[in-house]
Order: sequence, then structure tokens, then C-alpha cells
Amino acid sequence: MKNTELAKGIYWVGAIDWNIRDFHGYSTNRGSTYNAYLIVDDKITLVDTVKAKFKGELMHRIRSIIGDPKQIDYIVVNHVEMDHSGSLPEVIAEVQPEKLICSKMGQKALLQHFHREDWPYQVVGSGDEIKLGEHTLSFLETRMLHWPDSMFAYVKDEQLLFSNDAFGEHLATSERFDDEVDAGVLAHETTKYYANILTLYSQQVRNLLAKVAELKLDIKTIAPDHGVIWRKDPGRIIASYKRWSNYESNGRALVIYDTMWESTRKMAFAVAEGLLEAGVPYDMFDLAVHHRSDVMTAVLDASALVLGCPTLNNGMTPHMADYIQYMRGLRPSRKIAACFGSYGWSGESVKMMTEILQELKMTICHPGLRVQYVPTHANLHDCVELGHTVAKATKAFLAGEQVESVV
Ligand SMILES: Cc1cc2nc3c(=O)[nH]c(=O)nc-3n(C[C@H](O)[C@H](O)[C@H](O)COP(=O)(O)O)c2cc1C
Repeated sequence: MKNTELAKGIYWVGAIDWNIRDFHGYSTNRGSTYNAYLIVDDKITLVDTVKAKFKGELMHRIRSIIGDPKQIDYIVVNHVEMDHSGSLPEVIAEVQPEKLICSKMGQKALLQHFHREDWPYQVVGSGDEIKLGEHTLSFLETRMLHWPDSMFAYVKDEQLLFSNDAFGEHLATSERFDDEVDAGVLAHETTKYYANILTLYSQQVRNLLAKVAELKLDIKTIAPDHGVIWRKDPGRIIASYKRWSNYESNGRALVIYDTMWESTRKMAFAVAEGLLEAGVPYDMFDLAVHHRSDVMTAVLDASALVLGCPTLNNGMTPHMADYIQYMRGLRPSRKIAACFGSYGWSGESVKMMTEILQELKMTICHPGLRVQYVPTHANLHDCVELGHTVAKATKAFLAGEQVESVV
């Protein structure tokens, strides 16, 4: 077996999941990896484990490096979510480690997941160090990035950061390092990962980046729990996190809509025409076609959102309700927004969408455009005007002007 050594005596021993396509509602259409790392030192240490069904792959990699897994002294749990700890009960039973190292919240979560009071917990907090021999591990708690138990482990002498779910992406590849994978694919998958997992924790990301700067932590390699190891350019992913967590946007508008009988689609195309006429480029997402997580990826750095939905049974359609609820949870921020839609008699959907965008503190630049049944030429003209209004507000917002909500 070809072992992957990422620093002296430090190996990748994770598993590659080529088949996963749905990760709690996120379409992982390029699969994923569950990364675990083995530090071969006086105290042999396993950093994180893998999803339960990949335990065999993990143990096989460990065996090919050290022979008997019983030689492992310590297991570090940086994050308790099942994709990194599902195999832990079986791994602990086989390895019988001297210590199970985790944060205080990690111990609590481990007990709540596996109900094992008898495991050899050693609780560590930010700044604590454990000497393994040649290498020393230090810890940094990263609460709510993205779970209460999340923690980073840092190998000082190698300037190597085990970052658990931060700085990762869902990408199954035979290659393990950033410089071995197509840069465009990597950029897309890291954006998608941040958009769908971390957007709502942007404040915590900003705090973390400030803390890393304050600690003057030199980082040569970032080893996350999903996707590639950043050895060539860790600064690239850190710069992206800085941009995303500050809600920097790219000047584009998104027209995101659903339709039953085509009227709202006609409106959507007219709105898009208005955007372009007024100089703002756009992307269109029909929610019957695009997966919520792909739409969310585009939302992350868009400057404006225009949502369109007809009224169905006094509410939004299932596609829009699904999408908007998903986006509401992820809490994107600092965008210009407006809504539109066709209706028959009561027409609630536009107001419902607008209220959610207000809750997300987006700047609503239009009170909402409703058209009864099929739009006339004049109605479509109003949609083009809506596009102009959104474009004007977007340009002002990008120029740093104060744009007020109209509702
Ligand atoms: C099953 C069904 C339920 C509907 N419920 C409502 C409703 O509660 N209130 C309303 O204003 N219009 C309602 N409508 C009318 C649609 O909103 C209207 O036909 C609209 O033009 C559809 O827009 P679309 O072509 O973009 O799908 C309903 C239509 C359907 C098919």
C-alpha cells in the first residue's frame, strides 16, 4: 500500500468515499473523504477516525504503517460528528488506547453519542500541550466551528494544523494534496463547502482568523478532515475564509425562482433582462432543476438576490419553501434583495419570501412585485423595471453607499 506521509512521521490514514451524494441535504456530487492522521512518535497518536463503515480502510492503512494498531497510545477526537467518530467504539475496542484526548465539550458529546463512561478521556483546552516525543501537539478550541466540541490540534515543530471540519471540501480523489488537484475544481468545492456548512458561523471564522493572527501561529500545512491537505498554499484557503466570513461579494445578481405554469418564469426572464440592461451580470436558478446546495454556493458571494415564486395553497411552492428554509438556516448576509411572483387570488408568497429576507437583514430594494395569473406585456415591463431597481441598488451597495430597505 502506498502510504502518504505529510510531515516527518505523520501519515494520512483516512478513507475515500467515492459514492456519497447526499451529506445531510448537501449534494456531494464529487464524493468525499474522511481524513484521519497517524503520528508515529514515542507516543503513537491517531488524530480523528472515520465514518463507521470505513473502519476497515482506516485500520488497513494504520496496519501498513505500524503493523499492530494496538501500538497506538493516544487517540485525539477533534470533532465528534459521526463522519469522524462513527468508527470510534470499534477502534477503541481494538486499540485499547491509553488516552482519548478531546475538549471538554468533546467529552460531553462523546458521552452523549456513545454512552461510554469507561473510556480513558483526557480533556484538553486551548493552549494545552501534549509531548509525543519528537513532536508536541497543542490544542485550540474552536467552539461552534461548526459544533460545540470542535477543536484544532497543532504540531508546533512541523507547523502543521489539524483543522477538523474547517478548511475542507467534499472531494473524493486519489490525490491527497492541494497541488495535485485541479485548481478550478478545488476552488468550487471549497466555496460550496463554506457556503453550505459554515456561512452561519462567519462570526466564529472571523474570531478564529483573528486568534490565529494574534497567536502568530506559523502554518506550513493544513490537514482538514475532508478533502485535500493544503501543503503548497495554505494561505489560499485562509484568504478565501477571510473573504467569505466578511461577506465580500462579487457584483453578480442571482434570479432564483420556481414556477408551476410558467408565469413566474416569464417574470424571472424579464427581471434578468432588466438587470443586464442596467449593467449587473446575473445567474438564473430554476429551483425545480438546481439542487439547494448548488444555489447556496452561488449565493455565498453574490451581491444581490431576486427571488420569484407563485402562490400555492396560500403559501410558497415546496421547492421555494425548501430552498428558503435551507438558506434561512445558513444566514447569508449583506446583500441587496427583492421578490416577485405570479398568483391567482390571494398571492401570499411574495410577502412570505420578503419577510424571510428581512429577517436575514438583507437590504430590500423593492416592496415586491406580484402579477395576477399570466403577465401582460405591461406586467413584464414592470419586471424589467424591477431588474433596473435591483441593479441600481446593487451598484450603489458595491460603491459603498448606504442603501436603505424600502420595507
Ligand atoms: C394547486 C394550486 C393552488 C393554488 N393556490 C393558490 C392560492 O392559494 N392563492 C393564490 O393566489 N393563487 C393560487 N394558485 C394560483 C397560482 O398562483 C397561479 O395560477 C399563478 O399564475 C401560477 O404561477 P406560475 O405560472 O408561475 O406557476 C394556485 C394554483 C394551483 C395550481
